[in-house]
Amino acid sequence: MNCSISKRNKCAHFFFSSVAKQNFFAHAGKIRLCSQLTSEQLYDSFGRKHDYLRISLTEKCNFRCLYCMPEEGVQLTPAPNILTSDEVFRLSSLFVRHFGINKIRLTGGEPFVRKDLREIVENLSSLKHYGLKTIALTTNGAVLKHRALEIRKAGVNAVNISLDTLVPAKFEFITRRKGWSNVMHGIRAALDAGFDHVKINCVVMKGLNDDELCDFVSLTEHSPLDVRFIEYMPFDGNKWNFKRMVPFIEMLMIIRKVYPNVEKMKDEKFNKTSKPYQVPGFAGQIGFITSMTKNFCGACNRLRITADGNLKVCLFGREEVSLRDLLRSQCSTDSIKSVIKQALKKKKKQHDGATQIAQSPNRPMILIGKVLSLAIYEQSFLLSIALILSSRTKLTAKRTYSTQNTEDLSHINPKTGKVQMVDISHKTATQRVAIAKGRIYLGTKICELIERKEATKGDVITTAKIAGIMAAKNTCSLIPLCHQIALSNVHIEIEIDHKSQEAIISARVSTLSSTGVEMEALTAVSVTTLTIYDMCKAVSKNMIIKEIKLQSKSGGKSGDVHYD
Ligand SMILES: Nc1nc2c(ncn2[C@@H]2O[C@H](COP(=O)(O)OP(=O)(O)OP(=O)(O)O)[C@@H](O)[C@H]2O)c(=O)[nH]1
Ligand SMILES: C[S@@+](CC[C@H](N)C(=O)[O-])C[C@H]1O[C@@H](n2cnc3c(N)ncnc32)[C@H](O)[C@@H]1O
Ligand code: SF4
Ligand code: SF4
Repeated sequence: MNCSISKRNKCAHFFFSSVAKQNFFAHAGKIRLCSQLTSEQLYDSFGRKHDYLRISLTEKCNFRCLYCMPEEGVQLTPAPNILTSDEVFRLSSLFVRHFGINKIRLTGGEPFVRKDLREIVENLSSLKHYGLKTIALTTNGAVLKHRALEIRKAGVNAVNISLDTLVPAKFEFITRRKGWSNVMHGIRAALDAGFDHVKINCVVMKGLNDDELCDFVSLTEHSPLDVRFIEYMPFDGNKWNFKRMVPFIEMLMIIRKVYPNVEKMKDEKFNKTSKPYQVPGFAGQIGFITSMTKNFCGACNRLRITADGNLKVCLFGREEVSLRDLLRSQCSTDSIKSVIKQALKKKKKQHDGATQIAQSPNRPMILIGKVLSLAIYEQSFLLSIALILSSRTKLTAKRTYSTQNTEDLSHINPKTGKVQMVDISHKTATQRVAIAKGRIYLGTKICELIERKEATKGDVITTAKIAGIMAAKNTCSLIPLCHQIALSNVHIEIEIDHKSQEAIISARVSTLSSTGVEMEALTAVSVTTLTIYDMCKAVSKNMIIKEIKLQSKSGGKSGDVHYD
């Protein structure tokens, strides 16, 4: 253990002049009568009340922290798919006014990268009339020295600032950017701006910054800072390795060697992320965020929205549902509320153990978009190990985010060569539509009989349409590897074209689901056509079923696609 006293004193001095001006911009005078609409609270199936919403404002960042983001950055979601400030407000408003969310944390990526950050905060501030108590922000602190006061005035109550080292050269290594002194000045600016809380987030990694724990503790001697030591967590592509993680108990032992009297504080709040400790007499406190060794899921009260508008009910969960798509397709508030409640009902009791988390794909911490396939995850994990082992060889792991090569046969497992049903549990539920078309040559006589509703078996058009709708609903029973999908609508059109003596059939199928409905649309057209054949075969068996094809599909990863 190596605690440098001189470094400790220097840093303690750095903050000594800071005076936390509590409630500097208290809104007390401005707040009008609280007109909260809330009649509903968000409970999951384990009775946990959810009143804390984390919103990621961007996937972009001006740093490239080793534990969070690959050096070359991540493939970004196209800008039009990121929530606009208006959408951030509308979703926040729904959560606050209808579900009693009382704390919103803005995070990212780096929230300050968004040019409209102040506008977003000002808009959210108006929700304080409806029961929102806290607007918090998590930042890397790079521009805080210039902007702390501005966002405090706009309505931010609390800031968490990431800082993993007190050694400038190490800072550059960890963040892959310069700027340690800017962050230090940013922390001081935050203390001076009078936020309710200023917390420091320090991700602890063995052999990198675990020798600085006591230096960080010393920052709390004269400043009302809350320094939280975070267990290094695995996310896609972040080179996580068991050997790099310092468990909470080990951190505490290291600190106790220098501060033997450090003591556990009484948790003033039940559902805090961090386990609070304090050196008696110190102005600030420390804490441990022990996601890996001692989860705090039992008291979880949080929901998150990714920058591209997906609701994620658990940090480590793979299920996501697109609230952005619901907003953009003008869904009613009640429909959106019901999707949120359904998603929350699926929240697990707790996240998997460390080993399972490390082995299952999740977004990189910075992202909120694409989920890596397990194969790609394994590939980047192996590359990571290679990087750690080989300090001399500089490897660059090129990331690719496509979940599969479109030329691959997704129903064949690439490892075993056997037929498989594709696992879609990690995919986002979005609004999806597929349209398929087909034709059947009937001849003049049948065309006329159908139009006059004189076919011997009855009304051909109505019967064929009903058959098509039923077929769409039963696709998963007919096609072996198809998923069961809850369809929102099946609409079938049948048009008689006298010139070509054909019936032209089109089926439009829609759903809110994690996978597309093209098979349902194609099945609907096929069975509609077969039913026409069956209804009319007494007249002539000379009918020809022609060209059943997918015309277009929208939603999901591939967006809108038309097939000619
Ligand atoms: N297991 C788990 N860890 C989380 C979650 N949210 C944040 N964390 C951890 O907490 C660290 C700090 O996150 P912050 O953005 O500062 O938020 P926070 O600590 O939850 O915020 P407050 O408790 O409101 O101060 C992250 O790096 C994660 O390690 C969560 O939902 N689950
Ligand atoms: C993703 S950042 C976004 C906000 C902002 N850019 C920042 O750095 O504070 C939010 C928090 O996640 C933490 N974090 C990122 N990757 C992590 C990991 N692998 N393990 C633990 N914490 C992580 C960061 O340290 C930071 O405190
Ligand atoms: S931890 Fe924050 S600052 Fe670092 S790369 Fe991730 S988003 Fe950027
Ligand atoms: S891992 Fe999931 S359940 Fe556990 S605290 Fe985090 S968000 Fe809540």
